[in-house]
Amino acid sequence: MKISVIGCGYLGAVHAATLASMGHDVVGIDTDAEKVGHLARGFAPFFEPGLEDLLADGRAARRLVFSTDMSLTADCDVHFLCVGTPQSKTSDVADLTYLESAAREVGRLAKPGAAVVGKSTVPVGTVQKVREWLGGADVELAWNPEFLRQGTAVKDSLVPDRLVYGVEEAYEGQGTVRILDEVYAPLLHAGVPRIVCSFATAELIKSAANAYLATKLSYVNAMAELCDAAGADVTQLTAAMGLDPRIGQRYLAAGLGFGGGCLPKDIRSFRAQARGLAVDSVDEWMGLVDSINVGQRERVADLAAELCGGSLAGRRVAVLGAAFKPDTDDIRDSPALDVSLRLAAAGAHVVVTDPRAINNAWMRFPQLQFEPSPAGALDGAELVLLLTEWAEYRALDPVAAGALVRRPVILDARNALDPAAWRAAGWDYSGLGTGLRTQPVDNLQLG
Ligand SMILES: NC(=O)c1ccc[n+]([C@@H]2O[C@H](COP(=O)([O-])OP(=O)(O)OC[C@H]3O[C@@H](n4cnc5c(N)ncnc54)[C@H](O)[C@@H]3O)[C@@H](O)[C@H]2O)c1
Ligand SMILES: O=c1ccn([C@@H]2O[C@H](COP(=O)(O)OP(=O)(O)O[C@H]3O[C@H](CO)[C@@H](O)[C@H](O)[C@H]3O)[C@@H](O)[C@H]2O)c(=O)[nH]1
Repeated sequence: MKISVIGCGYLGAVHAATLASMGHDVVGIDTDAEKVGHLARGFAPFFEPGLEDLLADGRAARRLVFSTDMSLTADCDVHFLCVGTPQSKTSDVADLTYLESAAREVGRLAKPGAAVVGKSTVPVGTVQKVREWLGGADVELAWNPEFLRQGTAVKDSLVPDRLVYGVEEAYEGQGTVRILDEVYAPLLHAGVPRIVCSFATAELIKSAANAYLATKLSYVNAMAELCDAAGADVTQLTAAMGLDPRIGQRYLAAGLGFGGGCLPKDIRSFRAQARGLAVDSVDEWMGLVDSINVGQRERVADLAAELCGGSLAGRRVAVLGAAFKPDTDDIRDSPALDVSLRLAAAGAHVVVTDPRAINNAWMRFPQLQFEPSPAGALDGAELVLLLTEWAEYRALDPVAAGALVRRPVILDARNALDPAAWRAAGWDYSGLGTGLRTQPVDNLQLG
């Protein structure tokens, strides 16, 4: 099939390359000429493991091109809408202006009978607006939300947990269901489950899944606070909880909390949707999830001050990690940078290192110093914060690190290090929710 992918960011570039690997002829379109320039030469414009190999394969097979020229999409059988839907600058709602402009362009150019398939994350009811924006074009419409995670996006796209088709009317073997089955034939053949549902259900599946993931994280982070207050250890608590298969071990890592271009803005959009639909419980629930999450950032900044004797003014603080999670260069709503900025605002001299994200961060945050190597960041530090748990930070040698710093004090806000090994090397080590900075439980006033 000939397929267009409109919007080639973290989602669309991976989707385009994956479709080409399935044997389709793909044209990726983006309004960002620099991004397109990279992709057209076979380079990923951002760090995503495995993406460059997939881009190279697509180019070599002559099945993958990138351009800013929408007219190249005119003869496509399917158009995937993958543009951003960020949080509005003035409220919780999702900003749909990129989607509107992409849909209007596709509506103007698409050939009769083509399918337009949305992948962007949208509030419930958006598909009806997209239908209007398509301006009466003779096209089929479907919504096919995406669940990939950055850092494992290629694997998640090649072996997804499920495919969701939101369609007008679910006729097996007809209309958009048939078209999507043809697009995803190799995945369906491999046994990937597919759910065919209404537009509203498809829109809500995506929002509800992210809201559940965010809920799980804020829940464990609330438990971490409780553990600190009670002198218990959240890492043992979650390990034991997770052995119950109804709970499971994944997505239970307590720490600094969630960030990125998806969960924070999606739970806020979900709140706004719930308010619009007068479902107060979801609004309040998501509000609590958000405030616990933001509270973790405050908590880490407060602990950092405590570890510096109450004041951060003039202290040299080394921050390990700038990306919102390991294995990506994405700094959108990065908890690590949020904490770094709080410390800088409190007068600390903050030196941040990250294996991949420094280029994205240094121009935007002149109040922070960036160092390419962990050794450069650790040099002379009076406090070390581990804020993004890259594998190379997990593997740091505490003895060698201790020789670089001025004071061997570390706050491991991702509970990623081995506390015993760091303490044995002479460090004052603290985790989050590991109960080590509190009075013993016997001294607590209970009841
Ligand atoms: N990043 C993820 O892991 C992920 C996963 C699942 C779903 N999503 C959803 O996918 C959507 C895209 O997210 P992203 O992270 O890729 O965002 P992104 O900002 O990385 O990419 C969006 C791209 O769209 C381009 N664009 C904007 N308007 C355009 C237009 N009219 N025509 C062509 N290109 C246009 C931008 O230049 C940008 O490159 C969002 O709705 C997001 O919530 C993202
Ligand atoms: O146990 C955990 C797992 C994750 N995180 C944090 O949670 C955030 C989000 O992580 P993750 O979900 O792995 O990354 P994303 O790439 O943002 O993916 C989420 O958002 C995407 C966009 O909607 C969805 O497609 C994915 O299914 C959903 O997992 C990051 O800041 C992580 O550090 C934790 O704190 N503890």
